[in-house]
Amino acid sequence: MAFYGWEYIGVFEPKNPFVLVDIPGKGQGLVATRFIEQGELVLREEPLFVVPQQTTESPTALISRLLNDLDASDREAFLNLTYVHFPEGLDPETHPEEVALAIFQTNAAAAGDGAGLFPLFSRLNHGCSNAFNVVYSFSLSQRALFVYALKDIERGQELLDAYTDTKRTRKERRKYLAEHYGFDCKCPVCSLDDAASKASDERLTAMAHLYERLSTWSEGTIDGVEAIKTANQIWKLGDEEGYWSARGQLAADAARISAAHSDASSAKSWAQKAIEWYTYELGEDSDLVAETRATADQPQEHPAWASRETLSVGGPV
Ligand SMILES: C[S@@+](CC[C@H](N)C(=O)[O-])C[C@H]1O[C@@H](n2cnc3c(N)ncnc32)[C@H](O)[C@@H]1O
Repeated sequence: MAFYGWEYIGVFEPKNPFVLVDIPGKGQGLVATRFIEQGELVLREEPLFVVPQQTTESPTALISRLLNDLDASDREAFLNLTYVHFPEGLDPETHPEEVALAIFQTNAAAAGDGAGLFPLFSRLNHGCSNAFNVVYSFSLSQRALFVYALKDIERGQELLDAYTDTKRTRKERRKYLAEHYGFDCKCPVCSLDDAASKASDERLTAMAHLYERLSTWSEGTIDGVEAIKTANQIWKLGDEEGYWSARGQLAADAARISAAHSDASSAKSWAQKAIEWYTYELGEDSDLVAETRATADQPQEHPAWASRETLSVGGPV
């Protein structure tokens, strides 16, 4: 059965706005079955299990034990996942416990203090820079993972998240992804022609440098005005590149800088921007939205308020 030119494999639950399909060059992946609006909750998933950071058990024994505790359908969902980095010289047929560990290592996601295995989330492929269109977070209180649409996603478009920070050149990204994740990236940004790729590389590299510069405000290397100018430059480059990663955090940092310099009106407008982006990234009921709403309402109550010299730093442009 074909779906929008993709070969349909399964995992179609009406509540989920995507299906699992074959994606040439990437194994399988998730494709939208309808238009998904920026900020929409795409997936809520509970883990099959969570592995704590510290354990006395050997990794293979631990994963095998957790796998045995699952019911048959969950175990099957786990064993259907892909894996990389299998120990050289070992035969997967005769080393199922090593296969289970490799599956876990390839697919696990941060889940509070540990790493969790989420079979549907595991099917998301990676996209660099402007190619990724969903972001995930884990809620400790709900013990569930949430995936939100960072951008509008068209019906038939692949859902992609970012496995790592991609503010680096294509060559650097390719090397990093091959070494750490074991694949040659086939995302739309890595597939650009050379001229477009060079322009994208320049924007991403400039953004990385600007982020470094922004971070020097805390040690006093740049003042508040320069810091806010830098935040606005990052924002503008992000618009040009279509790279919208961590914008809630960027705006919240700018609100903190504004509050530190006792600039209430800039703190308010940056906090409002942070609320908007945290809502897309994490949902409107997230703790960070609530925290930032408090800054938008009463910037003087921000913990950093008046901790630096008084300055009019400027809001988002
Ligand atoms: C967590 S899994 C994602 C789902 C996987 N494609 C599947 O078939 O289940 C990670 C693996 O997907 C593939 N993959 C993910 N993103 C990719 C990309 N941008 N280009 C090529 N392969 C990718 C790689 O094989 C990688 O090891």
